[in-house]
Amino acid sequence: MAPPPQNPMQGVPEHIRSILARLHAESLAQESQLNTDDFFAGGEQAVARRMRDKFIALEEDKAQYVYGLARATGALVIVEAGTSFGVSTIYLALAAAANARRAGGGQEARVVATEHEPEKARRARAHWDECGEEVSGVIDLRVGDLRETLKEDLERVDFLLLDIWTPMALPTLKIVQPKMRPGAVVIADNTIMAAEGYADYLTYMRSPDSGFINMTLPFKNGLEMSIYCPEK
Ligand SMILES: C[S@@+](CC[C@H](N)C(=O)[O-])C[C@H]1O[C@@H](n2cnc3c(N)ncnc32)[C@H](O)[C@@H]1O
Repeated sequence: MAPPPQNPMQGVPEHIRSILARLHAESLAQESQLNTDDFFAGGEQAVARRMRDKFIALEEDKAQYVYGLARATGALVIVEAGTSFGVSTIYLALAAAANARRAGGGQEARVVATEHEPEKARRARAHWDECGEEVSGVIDLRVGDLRETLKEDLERVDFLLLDIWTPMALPTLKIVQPKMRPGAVVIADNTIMAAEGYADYLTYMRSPDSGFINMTLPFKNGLEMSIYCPEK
């Protein structure tokens, strides 16, 4: 007899799972209309302009993995670099909220989400409201350039998701790293496909004295997992 299907989102309310399925389908439909130039040609500003009305959501399997990893590590304070319409944020919020419930004792869950484009931020909020208080209630959305918005009010970060244009990966990491607790996890998307764009980030993270251990996970286009293990 075949075993039951895998269940990475076991326990998540059905209405949130169906919102996630719908949003992933919308994102994939948009992406099927895009080509490589849309993602890379013309520099940062041009890419941002073309992506202003696009989801470009983290793929479902990666998002489910991130959810499981955040649950496994008990992450309560999570930073998301690149929120767009808020799909991956839903997974992060579900994980942080579940971890806070399990920890008990009034532990607070917080997902610091970041988005440059006000219209994208508005759409993200609408998706979170549709999920309900369990999701919307733990998200602290900061609208604007994250190089500014992450400077304040950030403590004891357990988990950082880098799902952002590659030139922003290292600057973001350098803002967040001083706030990370030992054992904090950093996930960066598409590190095989966009290895050139990530060159400065990967060189920094993989240098022998970085304090991070690093591994590329075999998801489509690569998913870099780094764990902050400073000597002291
Ligand atoms: C790949 S998308 C994020 C997708 C999202 N994580 C998801 O799974 O739904 C990257 C987002 O980063 C935003 N972004 C790019 N540069 C930024 C910056 N400097 N500050 C804040 N947001 C930025 C873009 O507007 C874009 O919406």
